[in-house]
Amino acid sequence: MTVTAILGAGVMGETLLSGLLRSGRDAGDIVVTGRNPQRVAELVERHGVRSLGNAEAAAAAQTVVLCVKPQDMEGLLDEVRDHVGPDAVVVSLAAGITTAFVESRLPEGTSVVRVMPNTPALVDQGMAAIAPGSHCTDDHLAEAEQLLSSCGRVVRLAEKHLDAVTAISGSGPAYVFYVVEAMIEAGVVLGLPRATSTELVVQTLYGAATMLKETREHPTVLREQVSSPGGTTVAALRQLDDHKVRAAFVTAIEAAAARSRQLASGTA
Ligand SMILES: NC(=O)C1=CN([C@@H]2O[C@H](COP(=O)(O)OP(=O)(O)OC[C@H]3O[C@@H](n4cnc5c(N)ncnc54)[C@H](OP(=O)(O)O)[C@@H]3O)[C@@H](O)[C@H]2O)C=CC1
Ligand SMILES: O=C(O)[C@@H]1CCC=N1
Repeated sequence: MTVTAILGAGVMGETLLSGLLRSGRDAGDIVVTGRNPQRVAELVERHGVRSLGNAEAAAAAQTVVLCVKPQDMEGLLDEVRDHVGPDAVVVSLAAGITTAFVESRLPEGTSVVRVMPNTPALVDQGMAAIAPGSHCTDDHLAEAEQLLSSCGRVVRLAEKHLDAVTAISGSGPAYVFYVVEAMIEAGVVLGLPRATSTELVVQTLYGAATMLKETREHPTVLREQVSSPGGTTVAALRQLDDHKVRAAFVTAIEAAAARSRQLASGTA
């Protein structure tokens, strides 16, 4: 039996936990920790997993998953430093926090993997990137890959790319939800009942995402197929271009990557 400890089981921790259970992991092999006893009790009740303190959980686990906010990482690493086993792999999900940051606060030689997941993992459609730290073996990286593949796709990348990944796929679902909100609102402005507008937008998004994935066509080709000369789509797209929406996306995503780099100190 190998034990996985999820330290700081909030949104992302519970997402990973539920993915592990759906993929067939035994609830008895998963330990969660948290700061709020009511939250921990909820997780135990909902998923049948065990709860322990951070130090005990770290000591009991072969895979220790750090799921706290970047600003809480220093404190958590202080708590577990003397308890992580020499053969354990430590997996950090925190935006911006480097493997060097984690390694420097754990015993010399500890195997660390940095991961950037996203919330669609909750429906087994996650996209995660993983990067090895300086003491991480192939076996440990494969372990992290298996952990994340329980709830979606995983790519292996060099750590230098992880701030960009954070800005694209880590934060990405929020940009999509933002666009969805705007489209639903537009439907309401045009007089559609809110429920109808929501159904139209959600299915359109699902259909468009499925086309991208299944046809593997370039998005420009798919967009041109919708855009009749002199028609409705080009009238709308011209407005988006006039309002510099494409440029705004690039600037916004650059800001997310910059913020990820800033979070690297763990205190920003
Ligand atoms: N949400 C997302 O879409 C994504 C998040 N991430 C990363 O995942 C990490 C977690 O994010 P998210 O799940 O959204 O955040 P949450 O705030 O939902 O979860 C973090 C949890 O950790 C708890 N916590 C804080 N300090 C400790 C501690 N010392 N011991 C035990 N528990 C502690 C918090 O408790 P309390 O409630 O008391 O603060 C909270 O319940 C972040 O580092 C984030 O960058 C990565 C990819 C996507
Ligand atoms: O907003 C954040 O900082 C985290 C990291 C990626 C998604 N959510």
